[in-house]
Amino acid sequence: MPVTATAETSLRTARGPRLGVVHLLRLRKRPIEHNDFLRATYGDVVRLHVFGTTLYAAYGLDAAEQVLINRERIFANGPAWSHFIGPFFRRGLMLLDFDEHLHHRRILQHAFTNDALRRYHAVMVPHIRSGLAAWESVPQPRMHQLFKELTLDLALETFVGVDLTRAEQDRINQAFIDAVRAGTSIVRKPVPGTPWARGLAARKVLEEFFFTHLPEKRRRGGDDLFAQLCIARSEEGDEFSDEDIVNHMIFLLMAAHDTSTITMSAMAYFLARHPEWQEAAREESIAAGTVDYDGVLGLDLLDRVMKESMRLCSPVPSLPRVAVRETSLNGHRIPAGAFVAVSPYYNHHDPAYWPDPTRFDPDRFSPERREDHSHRMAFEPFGGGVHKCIGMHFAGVQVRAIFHELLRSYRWSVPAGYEWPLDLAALPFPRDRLPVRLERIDS
Ligand code: HEM
Repeated sequence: MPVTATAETSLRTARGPRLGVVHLLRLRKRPIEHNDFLRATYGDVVRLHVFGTTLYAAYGLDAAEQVLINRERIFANGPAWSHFIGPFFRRGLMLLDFDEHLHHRRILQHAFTNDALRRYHAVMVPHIRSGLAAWESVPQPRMHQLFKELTLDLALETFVGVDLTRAEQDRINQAFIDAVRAGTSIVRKPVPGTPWARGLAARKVLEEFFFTHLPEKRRRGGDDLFAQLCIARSEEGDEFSDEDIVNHMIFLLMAAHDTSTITMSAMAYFLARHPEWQEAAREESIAAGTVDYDGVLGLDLLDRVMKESMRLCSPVPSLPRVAVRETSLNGHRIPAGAFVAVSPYYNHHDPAYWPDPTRFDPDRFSPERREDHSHRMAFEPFGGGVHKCIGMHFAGVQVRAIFHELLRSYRWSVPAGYEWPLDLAALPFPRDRLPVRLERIDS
């Protein structure tokens, strides 16, 4: 609700720790415990200082609903996300706001219809099979690394659909990796040798690449995402300009890649820690055999494993916004221009909605329990409201298609008592890349 003269007087001013950086480090190490501490000490909105910026952390599902559903159009994505990734992923869908965002989203939606997903699935399956077959000869497999390589290769097939030499593929992959890394650079100016400077150079490489292939893509079409963006039209017949297509392609590659990789790493980690669940999921996949698109979506246990893994390890742990007008949140005044963040990672561990929240229990999502239905915002790994992930169904199909093949081809394990060293500085990833023992099986 916008702040009114009468409401203003009753609003509190958010407080927070004086030493933001110290708290930030604690937040990275033990995010749940430290957020619990901050919430208990300072209340439901905490003021933090992050990279020279004041940020209001808003706790709880009602605040998440207010920010993400954003009925009053107060919270903007562009200025918030641009602060972190703007120079490298500018004018990607997630960085647009309000009417312009809706306009682009309507056109983009046409690349994510059921029929389009069906075609992406058909393109990706042979590449999943050949990619996984090569894992057998990897001497010291690290699942996170393997998923990362596999999803990058798949992205080139399903997203870009251009035949490239291995050297060209590596060049594009490297540019893409540099653009993603740049967002976490401590130096945030183009100082030579810094990730920031490499990110800017990478952005140029990616732009050149897509602009070069665009005319041919427009002419020949195809089943890949790049071709779909060329033919996508809104209901009113609007289409994307060349610049729009290039901007969206670069952003989509990024949005799809690390998020799917961490989702699969989390699934692999929890299934290694809980072999009984791994065996149950394997039984389901073996019984299903070779499946088509509908068959992949029918793998219920795998679906629950994916959801529970994303609950425990939300691939996008925090969703930032900037308030374009002064407003109130959880009874606290939020000034115009302030950064606000809601955290799916934190909210997914709230015992009020998720009993025994640290326990890996895929059956929370079974029809009898549906703990995710306890609040509209209880389960938000893909965000919510107008910016809710446009690729969530794509991700669901891809991740499940990979795990279906993986479970039928390999058994994997970690030593007893192993706990992954999760880095939560930006998007989560295991610092050791999740080393496992991988055993080939014949199903
Ligand atoms: C498991 C994998 C994925 C997760 C967990 C995930 C998560 C998210 C989240 C949380 C948001 C909302 C960000 C915000 O509100 O600020 C988002 C937005 C978005 N995601 Fe995903 N994502 C995944 C996969 C994908 C894939 C595969 C694609 C594309 C093929 C994709 C494309 C996008 C786009 C374009 C947006 C911006 C939507 C908008 O602003 O309207 N994502 N994603």
